[in-house]
Amino acid sequence: MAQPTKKAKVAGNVFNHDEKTPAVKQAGNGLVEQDGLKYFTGFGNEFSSEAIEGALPIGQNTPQQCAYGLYAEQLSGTAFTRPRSHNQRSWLYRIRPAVVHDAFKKVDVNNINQKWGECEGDPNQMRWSPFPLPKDGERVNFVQGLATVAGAGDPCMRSGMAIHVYACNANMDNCCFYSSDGDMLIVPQLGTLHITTEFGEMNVCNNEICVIQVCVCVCVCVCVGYISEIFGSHFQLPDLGPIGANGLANPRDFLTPIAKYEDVDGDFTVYNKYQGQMFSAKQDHSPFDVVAWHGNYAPYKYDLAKFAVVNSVSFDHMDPSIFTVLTAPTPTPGLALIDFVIFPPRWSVHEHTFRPPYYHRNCMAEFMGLIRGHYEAKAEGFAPGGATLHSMMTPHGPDRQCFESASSAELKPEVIAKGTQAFMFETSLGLKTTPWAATCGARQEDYHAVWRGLDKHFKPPSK
Ligand SMILES: O=C(O)Cc1cc(O)ccc1O
Ligand SMILES: [Fe+2]
Repeated sequence: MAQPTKKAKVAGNVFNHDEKTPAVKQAGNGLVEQDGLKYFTGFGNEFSSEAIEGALPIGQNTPQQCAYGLYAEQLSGTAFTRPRSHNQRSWLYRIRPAVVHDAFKKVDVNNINQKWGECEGDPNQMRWSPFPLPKDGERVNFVQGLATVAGAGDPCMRSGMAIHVYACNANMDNCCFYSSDGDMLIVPQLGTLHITTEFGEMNVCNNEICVIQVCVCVCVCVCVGYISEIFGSHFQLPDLGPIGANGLANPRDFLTPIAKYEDVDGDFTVYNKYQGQMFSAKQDHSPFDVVAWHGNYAPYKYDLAKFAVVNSVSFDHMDPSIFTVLTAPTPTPGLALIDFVIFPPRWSVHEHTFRPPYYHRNCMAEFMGLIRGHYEAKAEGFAPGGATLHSMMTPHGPDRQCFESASSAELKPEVIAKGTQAFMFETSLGLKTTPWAATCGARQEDYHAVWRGLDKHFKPPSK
């Protein structure tokens, strides 16, 4: 049997920090083009896409016979009965239905798991140097390079979340991955993700992010980054309230791939993360055989440089919720399962204000990562590819050096965080870290020392 072609290109400059996001251009028919690929624009739209004219049925979803001998298959992202405003599903017209595969068997792949459940809680401030890269001579693909850092809850209960990191130096040749457990928000840190999905192809580079929903097969090449996986919820744009109709992440800047298929017979392995464990099944053809699709349940990506920042232009440090790109709700209004928040380059103009983040204790858990540059509240020690975790009610804030310089800095308008991008996964759940997070070699045991020397400056009036 012919082998499927290698789908993913290897990025030329995989570990290059200076990578710029390629320009997006109008491509006609409501599409845009970037880096040789075409995309739909918009968030949560009903899209329709066909790689062969006439492949998409008109006026119905399940014709007795689909055009060109295709099979119709629905992918449901929400219960059939969810209200229209929340209902998510897509119809896929494919060469074979997804069910044509051998039995799933459990596989042991490194460090992606749910082992936070075996660990005790730890209220300490935690920081990690950049997570380890594959060792010299080791060939690691995306599935093998996934490691879970922290999590809470349980995919079986459709409630909770996990934080993973990935580091891989090999393409997923003739194999693909999907999660049955949760939507994955992927934040590349090094290298461009060349992602093949059942819906089409996406390139996602440093300073862009993407969301791959439950059950969408992906095949990814060499790269390093962070992932937040959410069980039982989907990401949505935050409400803007008094900000008005525009600002923050604007819907039109979200890009969704267009249909692209391969008709390839050959050995293929499908990895499926199911109830926290990895399974794999063999099949004799490429799963990227969707010729046409329509619906509102499809992967998308977003360039963080397009985030329209809103902030105080008078005084006081605002809460970081003003920088929310995407949020995944809980049933309690305003309470997020996770907010994806960024700390983008921006003007800082506040008068008579201590400008860096304030000292605080938060009823939410804050996991932070650094895509590039440095983070404004930490003078050193928090490097791109590293992370911090400040758990629920764990006190934290600027380190001593940052406090001292910001307390006496001249307050002129200035651009801050230029060339940097830090982000936060902020969750209402109590996160626990995994054994891997403690043993991967990146944990900084002395992190707490950054607040040492925050001396007493108290000078009460003399009586
Ligand atoms: O802890 C952090 O560094 C994140 C953060 C930033 C900020 O500007 C305000 C609150 C907050 O938790
Ligand atoms: Fe914080």
